[in-house]
Amino acid sequence: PAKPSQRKEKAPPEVPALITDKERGAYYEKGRFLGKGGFAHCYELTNRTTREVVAGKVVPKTMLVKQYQRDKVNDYFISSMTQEVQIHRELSHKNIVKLFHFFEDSLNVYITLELCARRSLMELHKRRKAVTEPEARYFTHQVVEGVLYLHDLKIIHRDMKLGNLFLNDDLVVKIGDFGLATTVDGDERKKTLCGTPNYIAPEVLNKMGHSFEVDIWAVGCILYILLFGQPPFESKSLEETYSRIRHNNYTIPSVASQPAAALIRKMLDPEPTRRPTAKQVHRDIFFKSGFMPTRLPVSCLTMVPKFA
Ligand SMILES: COc1cc(C(=O)NC2CCN(C)CC2)ccc1Nc1cc2c(cn1)c(C)nn2-c1cc(Cl)cc(-c2ccccc2C(N)=O)c1
Repeated sequence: PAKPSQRKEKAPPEVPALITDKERGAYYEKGRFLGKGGFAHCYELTNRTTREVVAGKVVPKTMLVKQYQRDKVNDYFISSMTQEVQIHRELSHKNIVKLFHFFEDSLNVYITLELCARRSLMELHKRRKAVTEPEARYFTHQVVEGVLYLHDLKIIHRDMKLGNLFLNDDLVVKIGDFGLATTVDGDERKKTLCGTPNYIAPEVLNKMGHSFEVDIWAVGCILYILLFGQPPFESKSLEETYSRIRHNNYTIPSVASQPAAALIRKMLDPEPTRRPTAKQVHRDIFFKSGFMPTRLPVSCLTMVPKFA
């Protein structure tokens, strides 16, 4: 392993207190640090004129500048970032995070996005572990509506995970982070995936070519975690997890309702072509087999709700 002195720390970007989008003549006041993911740091930004508050992803240009030896990482990073923005900027749906603008100054590249003040399903999961079935229906149904919208546009997200399912103040779920997303031409099978999805499907591990079905697999993992409080293939090591995925080695706790167990089994089918499409999941009996709230109180972030 590299000695500390050699290790390339991802230094936090230098972010001016007042960020200027020269082209649009917009000015943003930098607010509090929200978190980081990959090369990006995220801050609350306030538009000086409209006072609108957005999530600002900041990527230092040092990550983008082509070093003289044509650093492979940078080439890949530039292309993947532009593809992320090219795909994300066209989208408009209540269950997809809105991408507003993409601009740069001398130091950084900035992406302004819809702020989701209640963070993501990951924080809710960490706090609540398993949630009630009505809550699992509520959240999963919204995720599926977002996935249905993407698949109808021939887009695969490829990195659906709790941390990318953001929550706004009304606990509406918004799919974000299109860093691994891609578009499908006709019925091609994608051969490569640079990056490691969290809930990786067997066909990606076995490099058999993959398509829309990888998002359905991930939704199966998400529903499983919401209902049972842990991932279906959770193990001590990544190798062990990958082995369990390859062998489709998971169990559904007996507490599961029959419709929930049946839907999870269909979405976690090792054979991609046997998995339901997003449309079929959206119509599944699981969403009609019990109470489905139309909204949730923010108290759900911390405690079991009492449904009247
Ligand atoms: C008020 O809204 C938020 C507050 C917080 C918050 O309270 N963070 C605290 C974490 C602990 N530290 C000590 C103090 C700050 C986090 C996210 C918010 N909202 C938000 C973030 C968004 C988006 C929309 N809304 C979009 C779109 N992308 N991101 C985004 C972007 C990047 Cl680069 C990282 C992360 C990120 C932040 C933390 C963990 C995980 C992640 C992750 N999912 O990557 C998230």
